[in-house]
Amino acid sequence: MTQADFVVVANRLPVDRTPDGEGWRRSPGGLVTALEPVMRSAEGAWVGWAGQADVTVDPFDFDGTHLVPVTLSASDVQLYYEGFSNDTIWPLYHDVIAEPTYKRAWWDAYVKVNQRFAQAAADVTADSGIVWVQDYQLQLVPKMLREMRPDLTIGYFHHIPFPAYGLYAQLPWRKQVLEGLLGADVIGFQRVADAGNFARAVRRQLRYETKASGILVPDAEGGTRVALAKAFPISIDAESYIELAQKPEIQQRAKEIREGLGNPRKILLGVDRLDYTKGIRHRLKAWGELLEDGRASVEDATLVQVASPSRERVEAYVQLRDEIEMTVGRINGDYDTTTHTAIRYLHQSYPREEMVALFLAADVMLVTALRDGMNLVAKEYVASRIDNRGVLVLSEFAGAADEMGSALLINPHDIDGLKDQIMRAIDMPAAEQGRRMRALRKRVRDHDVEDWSQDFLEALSVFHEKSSRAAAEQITRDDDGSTPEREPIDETDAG
Ligand SMILES: O=P(O)(O)OC[C@H]1O[C@H](O[C@H]2O[C@H](CO)[C@@H](O)[C@H](O)[C@H]2O)[C@H](O)[C@@H](O)[C@@H]1O
Ligand SMILES: O=c1ccn([C@@H]2O[C@H](COP(=O)(O)OP(=O)(O)O)[C@@H](O)[C@H]2O)c(=O)[nH]1
Repeated sequence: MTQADFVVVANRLPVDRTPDGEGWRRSPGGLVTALEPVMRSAEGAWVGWAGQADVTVDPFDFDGTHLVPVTLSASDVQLYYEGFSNDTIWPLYHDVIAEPTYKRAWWDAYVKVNQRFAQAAADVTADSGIVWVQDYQLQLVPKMLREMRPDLTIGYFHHIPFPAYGLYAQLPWRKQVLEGLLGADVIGFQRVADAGNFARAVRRQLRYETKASGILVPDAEGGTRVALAKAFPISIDAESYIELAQKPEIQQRAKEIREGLGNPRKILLGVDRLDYTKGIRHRLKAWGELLEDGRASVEDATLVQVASPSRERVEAYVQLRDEIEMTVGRINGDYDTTTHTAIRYLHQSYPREEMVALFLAADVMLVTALRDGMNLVAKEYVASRIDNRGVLVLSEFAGAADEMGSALLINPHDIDGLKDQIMRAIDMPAAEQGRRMRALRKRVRDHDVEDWSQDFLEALSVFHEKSSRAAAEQITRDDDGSTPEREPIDETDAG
């Protein structure tokens, strides 16, 4: 079997099996967007699921990365992926926007599947190698892997929020999950607040001592080791978006998009997986009311909403789709004319080239998430705006808000405030657009996905070379942090 010195373990491979079983297509979501460029230059292996039940494929090479598929049965998909990952952890960690379901059979499946991923990673990693585990579907893997392979250096990155203690405490398996994560040497979060929430949960539940970003964890020999828990905000491959935005054919496509919409004065854009965390309902409500109030008209502005299909068998997602499609139908019925539309709704998934054309066509980008780990779309929009024009309306509840204070920050729950900021974005003078957009673009270019992975892997490599205590001390001492542009927003802590 081929072994690698550097191994990524994620729920998904970067590509999914196509439904006809013949080929492969890019997997959905920001995790894959972020890790793809990292892996292309790392010559490592990637352990993950091929996106369909009961598909068993031998390891293969794809785009310079060795892919190691993990098989999930239909029951695993239902209990581990749709159940525990996306109907327990996902809503709980996104501040209970939807009600989490706690089922013991789902937990049992989660443990079993995490064990399978840990075994696959243990098998494919060379002696003293580095393993980087990704995200909430695999929170138990770090501890399992450490027990199987104490020679490895283990990192974990958490792409979604880590909730305040008062919410986290609901989880019946709260201790096991914390212990699972603490199997890693470095545990990365999107925001400073997430790392703080995690450290608090560890203190409250496990009674472990924490000091700055270090956590003292009992080890197998009866001593203690230090694990590091801190923020490493993820980013994008900014240059690749700039390159696409410079291409004449993509600029031409942006013009066609505008013409296809009847050349409205302004185009507003939303791009999200169809997920209740993304605040699509709030956005539609605000836009519908602006049309109703007469503050906006369809000749003046059109909203293009890409809502890409996601987790389509989870009930909360089925309901959300029904609600959104009914609302879009109502608004369009009330306000469309034969030449202009209020909302161009697209329940589809587009390749990156089309995304950039949409970004270039959009005068206003609406990111109204109720809670979001980061939201890469916000960063992709500003990177693509090579003309330094356009306005980003950004929710305070998206991780991106910590770094993007020059956007128009909004609270999506405050519909009147959101309406005012949408109008402000529509009417913003070019000079102000330029000033804000330049600051946003500078931040994204100065901290791209390579900086993110380098920062994380450098922290991890210190653990590779030194004792955990010496490593934690050095990292805390050297910490220049990816300093956010402004203070993170306060987190409510009911605990
Ligand atoms: O794999 P799926 O169930 O189809 O979901 C897609 C991905 O969604 C989530 O993305 C998160 O990661 C992004 C990059 O760090 C971040 O910007 C975003 O805020 C997060 O929601 C999920 O965390 C991934 O595991 C999924 O693959
Ligand atoms: O039709 C689509 C919709 C989205 N995306 C990409 O999917 C990712 C979404 O990442 P984000 O962090 O915004 O949210 P997530 O879906 O991971 O929660 C971004 O890279 C988008 O450009 C895409 O390629 N095609």
